[in-house]
Amino acid sequence: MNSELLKYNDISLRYGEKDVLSHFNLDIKKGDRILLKGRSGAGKSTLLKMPMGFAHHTSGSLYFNNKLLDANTVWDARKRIAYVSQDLDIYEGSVNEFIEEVFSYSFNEGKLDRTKLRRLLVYLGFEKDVLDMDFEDLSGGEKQRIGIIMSVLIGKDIYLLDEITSSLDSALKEKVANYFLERKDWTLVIISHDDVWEKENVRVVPVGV
Ligand SMILES: Nc1ncnc2c1ncn2[C@@H]1O[C@H](COP(=O)(O)OP(=O)(O)OP(=O)(O)O)[C@@H](O)[C@H]1O
Repeated sequence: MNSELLKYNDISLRYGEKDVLSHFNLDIKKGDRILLKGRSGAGKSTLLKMPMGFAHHTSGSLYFNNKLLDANTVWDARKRIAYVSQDLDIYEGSVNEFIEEVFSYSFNEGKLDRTKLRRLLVYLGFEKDVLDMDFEDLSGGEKQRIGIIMSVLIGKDIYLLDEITSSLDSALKEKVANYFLERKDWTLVIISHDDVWEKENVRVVPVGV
């Protein structure tokens, strides 16, 4: 059985007088890698926010693990979905303190593998003293990479990746995309204008056409 992990069923969204999404359908199964493509403002980011309950559709229905997503089920979905966006929360303190805090939450308990953390920091081009730096002092691309590393360490059923390579140089874009795409059993929904994600086995799904 390969049932849907995430299902957008006839989703429409209207803000005021504006139709942002109209009858959007998408079935995502375990191991799928999907690249959402569409013009700016087509509603791609909004689609990724919906399973987390950060955005709401006007009509249609959304299912996670065959359960209708609503105010009651969204909490369970949040525990099982990695939503990685280009904007990381502001944090006052060192990178290490930030990481410690995120992994102290009960649902992330026991997931901080320091060996893997060090390996990922090196793979994504960090000097090891980045852990002692103030998170606020990191560049946009450095914050992006820390967010990516934390999402990988936490590990979830599905990754919703919203422009996670936008601030990286071309070598790092390639490394990040390869890292995710090489993990064949991971389920990925990607928004990106970077062509590093346009690889074999990545299904392009148009939004807003
Ligand atoms: N809370 C809101 N209130 C009103 N309009 C909104 C709200 N959130 C998003 N929108 C509008 O909905 C549309 C879709 O936004 P969204 O960020 O999903 O687009 P996108 O396809 O991801 O665009 P881009 O490629 O530029 O990031 C935009 O026109 C945006 O201005």
